Amino acid sequence: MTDPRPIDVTLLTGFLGSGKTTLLNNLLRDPGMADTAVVINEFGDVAIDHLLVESAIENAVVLQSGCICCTVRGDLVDTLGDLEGKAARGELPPFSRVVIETTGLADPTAIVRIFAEEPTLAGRFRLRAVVTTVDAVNGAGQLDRFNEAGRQAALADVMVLTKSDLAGETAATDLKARLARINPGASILTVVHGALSPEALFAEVAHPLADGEAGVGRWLGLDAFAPLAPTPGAHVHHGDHGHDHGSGHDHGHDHAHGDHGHDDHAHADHHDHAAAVAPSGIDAHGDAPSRHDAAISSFAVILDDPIERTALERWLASIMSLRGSDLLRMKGIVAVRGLGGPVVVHAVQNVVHPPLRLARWPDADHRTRIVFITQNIPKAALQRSLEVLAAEAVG
Ligand SMILES: Nc1nc2c(ncn2[C@@H]2O[C@H](COP(=O)(O)OP(=O)(O)OP(=O)(O)O)[C@@H](O)[C@H]2O)c(=O)[nH]1
Repeated sequence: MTDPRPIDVTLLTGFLGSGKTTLLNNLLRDPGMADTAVVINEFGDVAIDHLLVESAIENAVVLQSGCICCTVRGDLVDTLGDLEGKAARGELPPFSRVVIETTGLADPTAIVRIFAEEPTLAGRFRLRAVVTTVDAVNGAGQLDRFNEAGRQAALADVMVLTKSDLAGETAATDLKARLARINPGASILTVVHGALSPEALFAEVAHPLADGEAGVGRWLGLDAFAPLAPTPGAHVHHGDHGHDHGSGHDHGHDHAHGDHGHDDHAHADHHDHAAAVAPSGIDAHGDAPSRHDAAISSFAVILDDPIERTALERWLASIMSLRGSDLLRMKGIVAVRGLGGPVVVHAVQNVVHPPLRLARWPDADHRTRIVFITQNIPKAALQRSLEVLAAEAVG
């Protein structure tokens, strides 16, 4: 109540055995984490991970629930409320940050959804970033075999590549390049045995609300996408990886993405926990071709002309209801007619965060810029829908 700022929440996710607990333990040893409360979600019957979180941290809470999709919303809301109450009463040290570790959870979107949609959390807690650990030994195999692995990578704001000491330099470099192709806007940190400082981790995380206009450009990760120079006369620009990746990023964008991928492992958003029981010994050096991440495309769309607010709302609602689960990630700033600053749009699969108005543009470029990571949605389809929108506003 007394704190006007919502508390930042970081979601720590990643495949089974990819090094989440190791990373968290190391972070918690750092005095810079003193003001952090930790919530550990245990998927499955036996809560083990909290035993492995060695820190004497007092405000570590274990949320044990069977299927996160079904039960965790109430539990998580109650847990955060409890932490807040205990800190206010002096029963726990005060905290200004929360880290939620999801254990063995195939699809962390359920938690993203809670923060986007739960009214009782609004203004108190906000999801600041998704940090995804990717195992350098098994990560490539997981991307080959499990659709969820690519979706987790797409969801991340920061990817932490673990176990590069075991994988060898070439495998780690190749995997890094592959992850960067899936999610060009995310930073990728290479971390061995969890050795990462909270400062280094949280420095990678920008949020349009927490950091104001200055954070927007970094949050969008536009540098990593296609060239964004104005093209006179054109209303929509787009670029796909493999053409020109601009500069300033060391991600290895050396492949063209097609919109041609096939995914014969289609599955529902919820209740598919296959990836949660991924065998830990998948051979990263196997030659299985990846149809999963071949189906994932990332691209940026730019509109020169402002659009009407109602048209934007209609567009958001329609793409989400039609293809939300294949729209892995959308982040953008939109020029809305009549507004001085941009509207920030953000969606993770079919979870749409409430659009957010900024008072000012982050830079001199006042065009709508939206970056997408999609699975089996052709770039042309999204581009066309935005062109229609822009034409509507102009007309
Ligand atoms: N060699 C090496 N081992 C690591 C590294 N990071 C983690 N490990 C080991 O990998 C194993 C799994 O790590 P955890 O931190 O338990 O992974 P997790 O993601 O929390 O696992 P779950 O909670 O079961 O999903 C442990 O034996 C760690 O010691 C690393 O960078 N290098």
